Amino acid sequence: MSEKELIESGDMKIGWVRNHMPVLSIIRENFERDQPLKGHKVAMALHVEAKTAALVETLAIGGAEVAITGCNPLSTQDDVSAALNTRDNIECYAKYDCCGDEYYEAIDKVLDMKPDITIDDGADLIFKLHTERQDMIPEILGGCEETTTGIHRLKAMDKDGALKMPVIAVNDAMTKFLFDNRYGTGQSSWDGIMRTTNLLVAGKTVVIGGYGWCGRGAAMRASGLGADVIVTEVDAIRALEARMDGHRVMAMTEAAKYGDIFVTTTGNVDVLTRKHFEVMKDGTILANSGHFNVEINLEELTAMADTIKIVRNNIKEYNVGGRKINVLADGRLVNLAAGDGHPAEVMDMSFANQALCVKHIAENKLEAGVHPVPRDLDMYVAELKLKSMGIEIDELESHQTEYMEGWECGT
Ligand SMILES: NC(=O)c1ccc[n+]([C@@H]2O[C@H](COP(=O)([O-])OP(=O)(O)OC[C@H]3O[C@@H](n4cnc5c(N)ncnc54)[C@H](O)[C@@H]3O)[C@@H](O)[C@H]2O)c1
Ligand SMILES: N[C@@H](CCSC[C@H]1O[C@@H](n2cnc3c(=O)[nH]cnc32)[C@H](O)[C@@H]1O)C(=O)O
Repeated sequence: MSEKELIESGDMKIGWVRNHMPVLSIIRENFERDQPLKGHKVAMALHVEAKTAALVETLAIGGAEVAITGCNPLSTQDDVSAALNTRDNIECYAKYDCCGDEYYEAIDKVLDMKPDITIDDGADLIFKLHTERQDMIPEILGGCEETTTGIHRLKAMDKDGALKMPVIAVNDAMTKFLFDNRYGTGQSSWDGIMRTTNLLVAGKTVVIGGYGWCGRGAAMRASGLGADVIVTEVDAIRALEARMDGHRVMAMTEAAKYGDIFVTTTGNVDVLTRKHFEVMKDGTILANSGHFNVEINLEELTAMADTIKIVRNNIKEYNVGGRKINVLADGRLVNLAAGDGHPAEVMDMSFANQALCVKHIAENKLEAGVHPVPRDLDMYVAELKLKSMGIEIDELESHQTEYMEGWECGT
């Protein structure tokens, strides 16, 4: 594609999702009017695709100067990146399938703008700031973190006294994880798997690694598509919940023998390793929808394989003693590296939280540490979303509030 065609294609994608992100659109209108980010510089490392572009535009329209790069080498869409680079006050450095060095160079370029606010998905910017670019930290008012594992990383830093700036845990907003991690990952993981393999899910045995918010969504949608679902867990309560939701539950060493399709959603390392690959069926499909490329141990699979070949776009076939094990998207997030990511209506809420939290950081002096999304912002996003869906709900009457708050007439 020529540069002009790339830009046109990116613009078209951004235009489409913008029309399906009503909450972010309202925030965008308010930002345009009030200019809450005037004079601020926002550095971002997020999946560079159309919904993210709608967030970037919102921040720039609100007065910020924005520099962005990717947070995963395989999730960048070059047409969206090209379109973003045509906008005023926006620089985008993300490139699809860049090598490790290029990936980290782009993070440096984003930080070169000397931001006072950061937005991360996986904490790469904040990690770089705390290791190689510590001199910049005093100028930083705060950061936002998009995902579960990023927040684990930041909380671990905080516990060690290593976190030197405030960060808002955007993932932990109710209007984020309840919808993005569950319904978003549930739908987009299967979209990625189905469009990449062109195979049927009905009648297959699907193994979901981890029954957190992402795992619940992926398991629920696999059931809906007609699969027999097995869940693996390390947490007894979540394992029980999976069983009561109607799924089979067993250890991965056992599940490995039965699965046709595996989807890891744990945020942990080594969920699938040599001992699992050894007993898998011929034709097994492996996908990760959790974090980075560490949930499926590809080093061990590579060492076991007699041959490795690309058999379809985004599918690598590892031939292990005559059995074919197919890995999608190099074990990176299947919904983004082999699909278009979450649906726009879901990212509408996630990114409304991001935009409001950036404004909150610009307007308040926060202490170093991990902060929750203020409850009123979370509720505001829910209320706007309901309104955009044409849904009205009841309001408590004063005597009902009194009843709920009292103890005298509780029985
Ligand atoms: N693909 C996406 O677009 C997307 C969206 C949201 C979150 N994420 C990422 O997905 C991961 C999970 O997020 P979440 O919000 O569901 O987290 P979560 O904490 O709610 O769930 C993770 C679950 O995995 C379980 N687990 C941990 N180690 C395990 C192991 N070895 N075997 C089996 N189960 C194990 C935990 O007990 C927990 O129940 C995170 O890395 C997050 O950053 C991805
Ligand atoms: N950067 C790491 C961390 C996991 S990304 C998981 C996050 O991606 C976000 N996400 C999912 N789909 C989209 C999308 O289409 N656009 C932008 N972000 C998305 C989602 O909010 C979730 O918290 C990695 O690439 O492995």
